[in-house]
Amino acid sequence: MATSCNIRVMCRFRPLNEREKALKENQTCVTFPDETQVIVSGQPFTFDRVFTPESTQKEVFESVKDTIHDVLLGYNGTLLAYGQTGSGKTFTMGSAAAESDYENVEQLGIIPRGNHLIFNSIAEESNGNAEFTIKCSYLEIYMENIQDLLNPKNNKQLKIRESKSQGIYVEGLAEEYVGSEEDIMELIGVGEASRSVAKTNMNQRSSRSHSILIIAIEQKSSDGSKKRGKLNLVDLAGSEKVSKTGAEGIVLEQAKKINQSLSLLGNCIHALTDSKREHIPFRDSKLTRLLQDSLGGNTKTTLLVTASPHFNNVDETISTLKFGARAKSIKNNVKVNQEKSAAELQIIVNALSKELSILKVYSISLENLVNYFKSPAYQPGNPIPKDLEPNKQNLLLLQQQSTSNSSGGGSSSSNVQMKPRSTTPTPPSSISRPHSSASTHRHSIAITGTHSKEGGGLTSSMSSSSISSMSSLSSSIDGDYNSLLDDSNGSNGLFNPLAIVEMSIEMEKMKEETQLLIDKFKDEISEITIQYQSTQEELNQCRQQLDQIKEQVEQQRSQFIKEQSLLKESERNATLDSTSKDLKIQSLISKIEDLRLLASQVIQYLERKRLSDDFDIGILLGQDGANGGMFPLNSNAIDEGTYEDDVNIEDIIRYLSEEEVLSMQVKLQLQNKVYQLEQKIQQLVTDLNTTEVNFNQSILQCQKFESENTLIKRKFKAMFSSNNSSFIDQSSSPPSSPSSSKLLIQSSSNNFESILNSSDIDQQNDEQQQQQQQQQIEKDDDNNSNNLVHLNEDDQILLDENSKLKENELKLLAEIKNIKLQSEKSTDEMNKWKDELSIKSALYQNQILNLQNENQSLTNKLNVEKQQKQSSQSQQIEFAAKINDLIKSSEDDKELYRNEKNQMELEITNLKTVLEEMDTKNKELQDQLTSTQRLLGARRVIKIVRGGADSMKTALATKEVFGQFTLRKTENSKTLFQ
Ligand SMILES: Nc1ncnc2c1ncn2[C@@H]1O[C@H](COP(=O)(O)OP(=O)(O)OP(=O)(O)O)[C@@H](O)[C@H]1O
Repeated sequence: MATSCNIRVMCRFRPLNEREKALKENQTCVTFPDETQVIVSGQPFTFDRVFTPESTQKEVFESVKDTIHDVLLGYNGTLLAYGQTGSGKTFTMGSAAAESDYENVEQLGIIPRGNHLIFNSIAEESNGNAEFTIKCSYLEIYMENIQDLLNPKNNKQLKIRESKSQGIYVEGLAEEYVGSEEDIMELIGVGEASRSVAKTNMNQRSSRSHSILIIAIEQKSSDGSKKRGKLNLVDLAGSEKVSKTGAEGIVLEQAKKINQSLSLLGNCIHALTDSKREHIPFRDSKLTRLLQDSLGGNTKTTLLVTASPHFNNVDETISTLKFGARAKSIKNNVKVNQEKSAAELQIIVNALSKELSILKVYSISLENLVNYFKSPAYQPGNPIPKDLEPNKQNLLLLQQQSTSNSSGGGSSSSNVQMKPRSTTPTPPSSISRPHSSASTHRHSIAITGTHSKEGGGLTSSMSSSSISSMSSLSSSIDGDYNSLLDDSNGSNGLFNPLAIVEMSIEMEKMKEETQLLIDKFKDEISEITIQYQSTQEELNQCRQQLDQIKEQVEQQRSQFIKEQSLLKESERNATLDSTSKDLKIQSLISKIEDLRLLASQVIQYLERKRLSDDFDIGILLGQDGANGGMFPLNSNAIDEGTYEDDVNIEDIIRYLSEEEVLSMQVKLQLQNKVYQLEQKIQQLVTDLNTTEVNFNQSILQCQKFESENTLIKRKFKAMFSSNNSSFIDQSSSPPSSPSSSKLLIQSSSNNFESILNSSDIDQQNDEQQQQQQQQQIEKDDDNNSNNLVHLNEDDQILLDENSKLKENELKLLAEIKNIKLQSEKSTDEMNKWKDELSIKSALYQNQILNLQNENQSLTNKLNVEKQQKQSSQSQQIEFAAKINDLIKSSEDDKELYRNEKNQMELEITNLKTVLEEMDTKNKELQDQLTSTQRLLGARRVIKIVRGGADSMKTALATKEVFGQFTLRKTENSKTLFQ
């Protein structure tokens, strides 16, 4: 049975720390009138125990160790430390570190001392009769998340669950089996290594999370019965004023969460102590949900509030003490968590079935007798028929047993013989009293459903008092019967009304007890219903969470789709851009084509220049976009300005440089085109070279022609020298002397030489030749002076020819000079073109480089985008996996809740069945009672008829007890009541 007990609250003040001692106002604000009182700034507080700064760890432990003993007895126990940061919670609990961390063992806190006590007690108490299993779990609630300190790698979100057998528990939390106190301390060491602690102004090693160490002890007795106790050792994170702790960054975030969860704990304490409040907001935080059993549940809880005695912390101290004072009025309903052994259950079942047999025998015996009394065969004073004698014996025997039970016996068994009645079902031929002890029969009916932790199954037993009532009834019947047999006994043989009253009272008690049980069941059913409702609520919350998650997922999905469409859009734009680029490139290509055309025209021009005599007015053809046709251009039109206006390359380049995105392919195409252009330029250069070669050849030809001419000249000179004399006679002013003739020839010759000198023919050679010729002429003059007179007409003809040739020669020389000038000019132009082309080539190279750079940056951009896309895809996959996990876990939850719901429904159905059975039984009993009352009432009538006025009074008293009399008219009696 559950018993109610208040939460025990103790408070502890730590000594002043160095920081407080260093403060100017070095004073405390507390006084301790006695062991249970403390006065803070004039405000008194009373607790179960108050520990001063001088109190030792041992003293504190001695006051709380009952809880550990209780856990060993099968109760749940909680030791909970609450207080301002740096006030000594961890020090008091002793959860911070291993023994070695303390200066001496005197400083060990509750946890190590408790461990020692647990294992010592087990060693002392078990004596080999019981088998103990101890399991240990260690968790922290950090930033509203449960972390498994014994399995820190477990990254799953641990969830809090509730079940009939385990109460509130954390699903998936590691539970380590331990065999010694060292094992537990080792596990604490492991857990502490993962704890969240930080240095603040108030504490060098401040806990940034709430920690709970759970030690579950199960003991199995040799008879198979089990007891389970759970010890929760809770070290809460301290409440703090961030202005004092100087928390920043993550420590500030931690402080916010700590203060929030402590305030939610305060809300629960308030609600629990407010009689008007029905709902306790345990589900508002992980901490309160985990402490639900410890606050108003099935746990013996001791709250240790810790505080600083310094004036500087007076507000926090008063607030802490108020929290403790309020918690003091919380009532818990505690009971031993036990499971009956199979043997114990068997004993109960046996006892019940025996009880049932007795009841059946009793009922049949009674019914047989009553039937007999009712029957016309019954005549007062007649002896009871022999065949009914065993019925009377049975009732007498029950009476005897009842007497012996009430006088301390009760475990003896005896056989009751009964002769079965033909009209009634045959009772068992042999019955015995249950062997169970009196305590087994303590309660008239004790029912514990499978939901009850007191035991399993339905048990019912009849109390010794009910047996005694029945026995007294049988005795009364027997007495009555005897009195009926012996009519002379008069009032001595009367049916004992007191026994009837006693029986009725007993019946009433039974009824009450039954009613109590029914109420209890009803309570339990309503409790289960509440639990079911809360589970439903939880389920609904889960559903809501799931819906929220689904909504989030939907949002994420739509966001993703949006992003995808944006991406597609940008891809489309990029494609469009690349198309427009293509177009631009096409136009560029057409421009290049134009350029190529121009180059070919240049080649043609050069060709023409080479071939044409009147070359200086060359005709070129150029494209005229405005006219849509071709129009002639003179050579001056081929300058840079005209060309650039037409091709507009700079615009294209500018346009290209402004563009952000150009695909690789497009750029490659452009490169290709540029390459083609270069090829063309190369071709052009080659063509120009060919033209140059051709030109050189023509020069060579000219030279050849000149040399031929020279030969002719020589011939002519030779001819001239041979016919010198005739030449002189036929001149317009005939020379007066050979020397004058010689001068004429010489001047003519000099004239010719001067023309030759202006040409490109090697002048020196010519001069040498002329000197030689001159010498030859002088020589010839000397040799042929005699022949001069023989000049004839032929010579004159030769002279004419010679002058013609001379003319031709001059013409030729002028032409050569002209060609040479033209050649120089065309070479200049060609060089100019070459330069232009190389400048343009460099420009294109630059373009290519720029494009390559752009391409590189675009490729980088594309890679970044790709990476982003990939990461977003992987994020999406991750998210989808998470969602799947969540859906799966929620499905699991649903399944769990469904199972729990089914189980509860089953339990409710079972309980209803039990209730129905009890109702039926109750009805049966009431029917029995009513029939007995009727029977007794009828007999009483008979007695009243015989007994007169006194009996009448008794009858009236009896009527008050039983209500309506049953009247029966017999042959020898009168009807008294109509
Ligand atoms: N009763 C005491 N006697 C001696 N020293 C104490 C006592 N209580 C606390 N201390 C010391 O005060 C300091 C702070 O104590 P502790 O870490 O236990 O505080 P806390 O309440 O757990 O703080 P937080 O909430 O920040 O974790 C520690 O150095 C501890 O040793």
